[in-house]
Amino acid sequence: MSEKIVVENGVLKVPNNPTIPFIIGDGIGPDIWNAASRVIDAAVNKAYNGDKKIEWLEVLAGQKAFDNTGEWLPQETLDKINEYLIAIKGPLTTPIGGGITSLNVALRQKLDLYVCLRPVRHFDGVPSPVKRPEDVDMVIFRENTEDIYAGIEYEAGTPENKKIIDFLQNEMGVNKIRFPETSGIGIKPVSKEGTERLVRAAIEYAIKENRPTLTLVHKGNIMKFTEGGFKKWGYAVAEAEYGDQVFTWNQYDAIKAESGEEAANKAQADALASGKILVKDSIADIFLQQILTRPKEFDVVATMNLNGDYVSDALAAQVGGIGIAPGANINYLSGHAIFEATHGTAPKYEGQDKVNPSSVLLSGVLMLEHLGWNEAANLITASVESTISSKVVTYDFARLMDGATEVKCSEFANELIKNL
Ligand SMILES: NC(=O)C1=CN([C@@H]2O[C@H](COP(=O)(O)OP(=O)(O)OC[C@H]3O[C@@H](n4cnc5c(N)ncnc54)[C@H](OP(=O)(O)O)[C@@H]3O)[C@@H](O)[C@H]2O)C=CC1
Ligand SMILES: O=C(O)CCC(=O)C(=O)O
Ligand SMILES: [Mg+2]
Repeated sequence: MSEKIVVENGVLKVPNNPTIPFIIGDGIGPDIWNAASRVIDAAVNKAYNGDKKIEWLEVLAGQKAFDNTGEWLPQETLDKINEYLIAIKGPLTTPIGGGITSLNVALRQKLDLYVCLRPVRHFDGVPSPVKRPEDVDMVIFRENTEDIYAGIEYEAGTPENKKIIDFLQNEMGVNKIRFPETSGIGIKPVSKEGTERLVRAAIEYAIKENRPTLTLVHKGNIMKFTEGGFKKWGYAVAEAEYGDQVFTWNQYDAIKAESGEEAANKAQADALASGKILVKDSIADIFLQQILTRPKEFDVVATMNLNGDYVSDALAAQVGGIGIAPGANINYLSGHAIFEATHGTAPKYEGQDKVNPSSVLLSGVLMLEHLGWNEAANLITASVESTISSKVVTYDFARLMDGATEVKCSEFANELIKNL
């Protein structure tokens, strides 16, 4: 009989037959979910000789929800995920320039899933546009509930927009809006609390996984009180709460100002030799260059919502593309988590049984690891590695590989199951 996953004193208690809600997703969602869930089920069955089994519970969101209930994100879906704690989803479509706001973002906000965790590593044999994709081994901690993604926007020409612009011009003395009559306005909240909880999660991950550095990525030179605030609060929480486990560039600068460069270099070298994590920062534009030119220098990365979105897809490209880019949205305090691929609904491939199911499948691997079902997770990871090495791949890899056999999405899943 299926049971609920619960959280007790901050620890997940996972029964052998947990109920896990899933959202099938729009566009390519059904193809990738049907493929990935078969592989997950087969791996769990094999790893535990049938003693464990996930009871999947479909919950609706997106087009399927609208067609069935008249709502894009029914309250029942939120209630079920709230109740069962852990869920997994396919991608959901967001119209551009109007229409409904993102359901993907709404799920993260409504359940306060404040960390978007996106690990990026290279699998042997996966084609890549860079010379040494194996040098990329980063874990992105993307703030998931605020920034420009909070969705506070006012369309040009509307009374609300005019009210904001009038307020800025008449009450705040703003005279820098170049074309006030035709400007759309977006508001970017970035808070101390939001930054601190994200950076805490990133540092705790770095400690647990023995990762040597954490980089705070921001554009604080331009957006001084939002992105600059993120940098300032990030360093402050690292020093205040993890002072005996980290050394920061902020501390380096302070020692340098007080005692000179040599003393600062020595303090940093001593700290790293004693196993402390180096917490540093990078401005977002140069970061996007350096992840290409010097990927070895980056490890755990913490950043705000929009930067994290850009960085996720850019880094995915370096290790084979968005077809193999998993992710998770997590609230480490409540225990809620929704696992999902980094990519979207790829509408041109809808219903073609063509695309790579690896992103949602590897999101499933993250989920299994989160549940402590590492044996099943490891079986899938090993199967993905060996299947790709055998050059039996979906179109995205086949077009970049010599001598590959291109298979459909569902056939790739069959191959993965065979190789478990
Ligand atoms: N979390 C979510 O649910 C997300 C939803 N979206 C939404 O998805 C919709 C489409 O967005 P779009 O910008 O086109 O981005 P997508 O990520 O959906 O697709 C862009 C391109 O990425 C490649 N791709 C995506 N998924 C796969 C896969 N599984 N296997 C292989 N290749 C893949 C394809 O490349 P190629 O053309 O080279 O073959 C595809 O054309 C939008 O409505 C957007 O808002 C976007 C991102 C995340
Ligand atoms: O919600 C969307 O449509 C896009 C979200 C996105 O790109 C992401 O979370 O990476
Ligand atoms: Mg994105």
